Parts: sequence; structure tokens; C-alpha cells
Amino acid sequence: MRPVGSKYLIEETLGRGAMGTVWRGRVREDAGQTEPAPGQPVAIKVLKEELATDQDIVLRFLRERSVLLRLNHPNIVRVRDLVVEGELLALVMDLVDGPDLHRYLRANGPLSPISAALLMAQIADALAASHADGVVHRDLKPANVLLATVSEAGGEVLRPLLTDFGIARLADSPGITRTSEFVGTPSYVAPESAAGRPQTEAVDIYGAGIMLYELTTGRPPFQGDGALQVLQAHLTQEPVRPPGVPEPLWTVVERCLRKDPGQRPGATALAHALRVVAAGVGVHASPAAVDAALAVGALLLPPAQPTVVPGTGHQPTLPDGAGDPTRVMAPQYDPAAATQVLPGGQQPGLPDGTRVMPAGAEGTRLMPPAQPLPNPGAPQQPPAQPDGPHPWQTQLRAARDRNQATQVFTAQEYEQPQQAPRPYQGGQPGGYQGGGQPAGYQGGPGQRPPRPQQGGQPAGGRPERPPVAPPPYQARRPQPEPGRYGNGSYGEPDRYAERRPQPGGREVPPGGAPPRAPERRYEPPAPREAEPPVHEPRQRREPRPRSRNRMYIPGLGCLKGCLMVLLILAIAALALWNFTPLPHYWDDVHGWYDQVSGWVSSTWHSITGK
Ligand SMILES: Nc1ncnc2c1ncn2[C@@H]1O[C@H](COP(=O)(O)OP(=O)(O)OP(=O)(O)O)[C@@H](O)[C@H]1O
Repeated sequence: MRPVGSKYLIEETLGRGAMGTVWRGRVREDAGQTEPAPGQPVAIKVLKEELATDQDIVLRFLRERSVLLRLNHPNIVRVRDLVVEGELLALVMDLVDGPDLHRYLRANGPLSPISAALLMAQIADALAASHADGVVHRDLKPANVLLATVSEAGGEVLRPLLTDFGIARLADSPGITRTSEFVGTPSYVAPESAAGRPQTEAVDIYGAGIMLYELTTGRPPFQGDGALQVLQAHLTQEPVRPPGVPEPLWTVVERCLRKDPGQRPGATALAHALRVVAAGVGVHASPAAVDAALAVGALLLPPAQPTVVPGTGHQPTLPDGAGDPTRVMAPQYDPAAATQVLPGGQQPGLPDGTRVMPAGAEGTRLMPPAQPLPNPGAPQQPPAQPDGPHPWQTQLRAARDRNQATQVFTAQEYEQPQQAPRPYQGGQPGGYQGGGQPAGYQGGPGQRPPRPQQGGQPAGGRPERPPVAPPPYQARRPQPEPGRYGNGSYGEPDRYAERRPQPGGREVPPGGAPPRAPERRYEPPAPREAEPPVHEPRQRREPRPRSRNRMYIPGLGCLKGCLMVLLILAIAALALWNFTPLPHYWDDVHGWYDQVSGWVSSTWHSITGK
């Protein structure tokens, strides 16, 4: 165990990121009266040596201290201390005993729309709190959301916690740009960051939109062969609604992904809107909740005075014509892209994505059903309540059942750039439970039932978290009947069909009557062109089904019938012989025969003389 500062000991590595290594540690027993208390486990992020030796970064780190320490929210990983000691720079945080969301998604696949909405609502809560405090995260991505297991009245739940606040600010240091061409996570970079324009809290909302998309489909909306292509896509491409994303949720995603940061909602509005969506997209949602969800666009108001990221917008990332959305970003420093570092000289043709997993772990991606977060390490569900299981319990049980048969996609299959986002295919039992919330999240009244505990920890520390590898899923998942459901997915009827706004209109006005379907008019069929006569091929007659009765004799029915007929014939013959004058006739005939043959022979003898 190595000491860090005067109060902490580090025990084992939890993982490595672009900015440093995160260690599991604990507060020394002789640390005195501290918070956390002596002996308490902590996570310690030791920044890379090249950062720790950069005076500019050290100063920035110290300046951030008060901001980082005061961020205190149930959905933010609490920073407890900052340690500067010689050439060591470390952030001491609460230890979160759970996977990060990136890892979770890779192991369990996309979430259901309700789960995704409620998870992101909590992240939006965290953003709202930090934005109110003047702090913009600027590096929102699944790898920066840790999933903590929290005990609650109804069992254990998974709570998302946003981490790495302030790390993006360190990345602003010229110390990093000296050694790197590009710093950031291209898949999550807002267009204004890519274009080198000034940034506001709206960059976090953009990141939230990308995450929402990824949570429901398994992949971020903008793909490309390399960082530059992805950045260009952020600047020029419009996101396309993937199949299976309910209309109200798509309204939220689309608004978060607006190119103009001024059109994106504020974090508070986003959190509220996502909860409205979650309540209105389930199969048991009340008509009022469905209407409210369809009108969610009206809730997505931009903030009155967005928090501005200081010092942004002065370092154009496009060589000239900065901000021109048609231009590709040059491989230069992007202040918004906080945590991916492409070293100088490296061609940005690497597959985009978070770099959380250790090398080699990129091999497979798992695509199980979109469902509430099953937590593989939790104890078993509690028994159902006497008045029936909570919808969430049913949902979770169904999720677990399905997770036992997760389909495994190879990285190649999954990462085909041209492959459309794979929608969740429904048809399984326990689809959405209306008005509920995804198991595993705390955003409302629902509770996530407990989950089975994974293997115990070895003494002295937590093992490296292995990626969960559920068994193949797809093969056993029942497919929806074609054409049965309106949106062909989620296993729920297209409840928006009759409430959907008319073509051209984006949203239902709040409180307004549901828009009427466009009138259908009769149009006479167009005259058909003369077609060559079509000769239908003669249908082959189906061969007669053969009887399984081997005794069957065609024409007689069966052997039994045949014997019966023979018997009847014999009896009839006997009766004829005995009860009719037939024998006499026979004798007469016989006599005539003898007589005639006598005549014939005597005649013959008289002729021949013999
Ligand atoms: N407070 C924490 N408690 C437990 N594990 C943590 C904590 N913070 C980070 N980790 C784990 O440590 C690993 C590395 O974290 P880090 O933040 O350095 O990586 P990252 O966010 O993926 O990378 P970067 O943000 O630098 O691109 C991750 O797997 C993460 O789950």
C-alpha cells in the first residue's frame, strides 16, 4: 500500500483513463478527525505525471479545488480532497462500487426508453445543480457516469452518479495541447466546441442528447471512420430518429441535439421533460400522461441565462472560417473535448468511442434487450407483494429472464459504420409498465428489487470489475408479429397513432385537442397499361394423404371388409345351392351334357366307322 498525501493509502487499480489512473484506497487510521472517517474506502484519481509536472495545471487544479469540493448532489460523485504532493496530483473521491455506464451498456445492451429517460433525468438533475453553481461538465459520456448500488426501502437500486467534473478544465491547459493534437471524446462533442465557438452549459445538454440516443440504441448517433469524420458529422448531419424510439423521447433527443445551442433546453427543464416522457410512454400510461408526453416539446425551454464556460471560443479549431459548419475540424486542440487524447502525429483514424475498457476488451459487444437496468450483483428479488408485484418487479423479472439469453455481437458486426442503430425488438413479456420507472433507478416512486450478489471480494481489495457477459439473447427472444404493433417495436401498441400530430406539426399544443388524422379521399385507380397475358403455371395436385392403416385395400376399404365380402358371397352361394332348385338345374344340365356328348360320339363313330 502506497501513501498518497498524509491521509490516504492506495491499494489497487480500479481503472485507467486518459487523464490518469483511478485507485481504490482508504483513509489512514491515523488521519485524525476527517471526512470521510479513518478506514473509509475512497477512490483516488492520480493524474498523469505529465500533468502533475505542469505548473499551469497544478495552479488550475488548486483553483478548481473549492468548486470541486462544494459540488454536493445525490447524482454527483463527491470529491473529498485534492492532493498536491511533489509530482503527484490526485483527486480523492467517494468510492462507487459499481460499473460505469459505458461498461454497463456494453455488457447489457441498450435500455428501454423508460429506463433511459429516468436515468438521464437524474443526470440532468446533477447538471442542473452544477450549472446553477456555474460549473459546466463538458465531458458528458457514459464512461463518466458510475452506477452505485444503493439500498432503499423496497430493495437495492442502481443510482447514476456523474463524475469527472472539473477534469475538462484541466484539459484546457496548454500543457496538454503541447503533446496532443486533439483532446476530447469525439462522439460527445457539441458542434460549437468542435467549431471553436464559445461554449455554454448547452454543451452538456448536447452530451445528454447523445447519451440518450446511445442509451436507447446502443450507439451514439454520429459515426465515422475517425475523430475528424465524427466531428464533421456533429457539425453537418442531422440526427435521424431510430426505429423503436418513442415519439416523445425522440422530441427530447432531437431538441438536445440542436446545432444551435440556444435552442437546447436547460438542464432543469430537461430533467422534468424526461420524467414526463417516462410516465407517458408505458403501456399502462393514462391518457393524460400520454398526452403530456406528446406535448413534451413545450417543456423544453432554454435557460434564461446560460452558464458560460470561461475562456472558450478563443481558440479556433478550424483553421479559418471557424464556426462554418461545412468545414472539417482541423486536427488541432479542441477545448471542449476533454478526455480523449490523440497524441501528436497520430492519425485520427481510430475508431471513436470512450476508452474505458482495457485494451483487448473491445472484442465483443453485447446486445440484450432494452430493459431496466438489471444489476447482476444484487441479491434476489423480494417475494411479490400480496396485492401483486409492482410493475417494476414484473419488468425486472422479464428483463432478467431475457438477459439469460443475450446475443453476442462481435465488434465487427457492431461497429459497422453503415449499420443502422439496432432497435429494441419487443414482443417479449413484461414490456413497459406504464407510469413506472426502470428498475434500478431512483427517479420516482418505483424501486428496483434486489439483485443477486456476485462473487465475494478477495481480502484486501476489490478485484478488477470483469465485463458482464450474459448468454446469447437474440436467439430466444420472441419476435413481434409483423404488422401487429404500430411502431413495430417495444412490444407495445402504437398508442400515439391516434394522438400523433398531423404531418407538418411538430408537437401537440399543451391542453389542445388531439390532432385529427388527415382526411382520406378516394382516388380512382390509374389506368393500367396493357399487360401480357400471364399464364399461371398449373398447380401440382397435392398427393393424396396416405392412410396410416397398412391393411387398407383401395376399393374395398380394408382387409376386414374384403374378408367380410368373401364370407357373404360364400354364404350366398351355399344358400343358392341348398335353398333353390339350382342343383336340379345343374343335374339337368349335366344330363343334357351327357346326352349331347353321347349323341356326338355315336355320330362320330358312325361316320368314321370306328
Ligand atoms: N469514484 C470512483 N469509484 C469507483 N470507480 C471509479 C471512480 N472513478 C472512476 N472509477 C473507475 O476508474 C476507471 C477509470 O476512470 P477514469 O475517470 O480515469 O476513466 P474515464 O472516465 O473512462 O477516462 P477519461 O475520462 O479520462 O477519458 C473507470 O473504469 C471508472 O469506472
